[in-house]
Amino acid sequence: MVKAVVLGAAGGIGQPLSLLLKACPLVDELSLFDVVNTPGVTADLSHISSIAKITGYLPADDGMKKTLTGADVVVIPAGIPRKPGMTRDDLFKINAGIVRDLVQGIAENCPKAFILVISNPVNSTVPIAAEVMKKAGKFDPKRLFGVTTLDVVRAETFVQDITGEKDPSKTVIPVIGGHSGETIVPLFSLAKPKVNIPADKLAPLIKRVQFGGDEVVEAKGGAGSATLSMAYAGFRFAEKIMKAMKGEKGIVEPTYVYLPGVTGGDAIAKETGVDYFSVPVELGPSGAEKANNILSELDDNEKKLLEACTKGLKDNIEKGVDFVHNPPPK
Ligand SMILES: NC(=O)C1=CN([C@@H]2O[C@H](COP(=O)(O)OP(=O)(O)OC[C@H]3O[C@@H](n4cnc5c(N)ncnc54)[C@H](O)[C@@H]3O)[C@@H](O)[C@H]2O)C=CC1
Ligand SMILES: O=C([O-])CC(=O)C(=O)O
Repeated sequence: MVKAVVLGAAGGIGQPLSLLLKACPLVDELSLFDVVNTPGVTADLSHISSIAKITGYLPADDGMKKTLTGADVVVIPAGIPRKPGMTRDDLFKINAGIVRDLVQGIAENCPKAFILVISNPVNSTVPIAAEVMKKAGKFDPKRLFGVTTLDVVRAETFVQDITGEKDPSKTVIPVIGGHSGETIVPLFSLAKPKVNIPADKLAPLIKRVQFGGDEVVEAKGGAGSATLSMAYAGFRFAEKIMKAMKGEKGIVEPTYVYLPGVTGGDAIAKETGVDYFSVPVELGPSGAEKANNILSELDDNEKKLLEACTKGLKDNIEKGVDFVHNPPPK
């Protein structure tokens, strides 16, 4: 039995993500939570003739507790999205508190659930989630994931313009680091199967993956950021987590984890100087079973990108950790 939960289920990501989870045969029970419109989204999805039994709640009448009790997988796309001209870090002021309070609910009601954080800035909201779980004495680093799958999906998609490969999802490209601008490091030199990228096309390709989010924010002109591609990516990651939970072997996916708490992560933390970092992670029934250290395989250009990445990440991580221990006055 798998109970999946979406926190922020009535939003731009939350709705299509909930749709994909409702239609997924791996989900036995789906529970939705949002501060607005959950009853409508739940009623709508409840007419779909799939296995998952669906419930949905608003905060009133212990809604969060009802949503989270018994949850195995909790996906969090709650929080405000960017408008043109904003950075993801500009979202911190509002989203930090939202993520903190939702994760507190997880600590109280389903501390063993896998937590998948989508809310931005991911570089900081994942450390916030970890600190909240630590404070509650419930932190299991193997069960906390920052969802960076959209960067992988973008890398697969954008490289297709060069390779002409018919099915872009057939090219596996590791993307490491964090989830904003220069902290995103796509590793085209490690693509499988190998890809041949002409020298003049590589820098613009890397930049497009790093700033792919801006492309959508600008195209939406103030109406939000990526929602449909993010729902696809979030579902893809959640599905891998559920398959791994059920014992499927050989599932590896880049995700932003607390390195010192994952086997193999210590060496990566030492090498990068940061405790939170996205690397290809082997997933299993207990979650993040091994962080794969691929740093020695980077080419010289990728090593330079990595330096810029870790510089930015350090500040983002510290800001998240500090928020939980020294919260700003209300
Ligand atoms: N990790 C990634 O790759 C990506 C992350 N994002 C981030 O995902 C977040 C959500 O984006 P959208 O769905 O487009 O925003 P949205 O504004 O359309 O939806 C957010 C939903 O969260 C709900 N919400 C707010 N506070 C809440 C609370 N305390 N409890 C429960 N629900 C709450 C809102 O009512 C709303 O329905 C943003 O922070 C965005 O930056 C977006 C795209 C990619
Ligand atoms: O760009 C944004 O703000 C949303 C996001 O994280 C992405 O699309 O990668």
